[in-house]
Amino acid sequence: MALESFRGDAQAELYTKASLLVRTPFFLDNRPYAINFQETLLGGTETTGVTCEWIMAAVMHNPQVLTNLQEELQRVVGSTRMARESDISKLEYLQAVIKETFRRYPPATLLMPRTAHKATTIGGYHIPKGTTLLVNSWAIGMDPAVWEDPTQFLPDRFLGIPIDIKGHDFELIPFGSGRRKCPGMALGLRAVELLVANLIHGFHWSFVPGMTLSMEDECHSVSQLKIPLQAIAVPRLPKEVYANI
Ligand code: HEM
Repeated sequence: MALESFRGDAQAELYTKASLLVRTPFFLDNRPYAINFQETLLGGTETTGVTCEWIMAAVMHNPQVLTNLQEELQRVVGSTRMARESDISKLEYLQAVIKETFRRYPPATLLMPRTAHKATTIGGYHIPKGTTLLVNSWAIGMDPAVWEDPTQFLPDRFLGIPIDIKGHDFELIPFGSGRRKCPGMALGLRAVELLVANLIHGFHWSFVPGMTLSMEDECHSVSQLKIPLQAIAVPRLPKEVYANI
């Protein structure tokens, strides 16, 4: 099976031997594509979990954002049920909060390495053939030339503007861009949207008394909170709503 990978032949061969390879329908050019299952499962679960933790922490540090989210969910979903997939497109403020979290606290701060197959010029810089390039998605999100008050957590900046996070708008590329962008984007994004919508809709949230409040990050395989978020959840909907989940 032909294997396309930027990682180089030796590692590609190792992956071929060590991993279960599948032909996936993700790519329009229909070439065979290798998936490392361990990488896919860990990469998929950790990024998704960490994103939810960043969102919940950012929201809890900004009580007005929490109130705005609960009001939107109350308006769109109501108090007799949990949020469903079909609600997501109507939850404009929730989507703004998710985008702002990806801008300010992207779990994948550096995208996968790229190799220049030919010499080129990007933004005035000459890139010789064979150069390995790392795109810093965190730095783009924090660039004052691109974002006003970049250190502030301001979801409203995304209301009414058509920036998406699917790799078309280079100001915000939490899932990367191009043909090596995250193949789990649709799944990961939907999981984050539904989980956060229901955590916010279903519960009142407060910090555990005595816990150190911090949004400081720490980089492992992904960027995550240095001090894990601990929170107290108190149900805010009628009991029967939870019984029907
Ligand atoms: C919120 C959740 C997620 C985030 C923020 C995220 C982010 C990313 C980023 C930034 C990349 C590098 C893209 C690039 O360099 O252009 C990537 C690659 C990848 N992601 Fe995700 N991801 C998420 C969820 C998932 C899920 C759910 C899966 C699988 C079910 C997954 C599987 C992968 C794989 C296999 C790659 C490597 C693709 C390649 O090498 O071509 N990710 N992801």
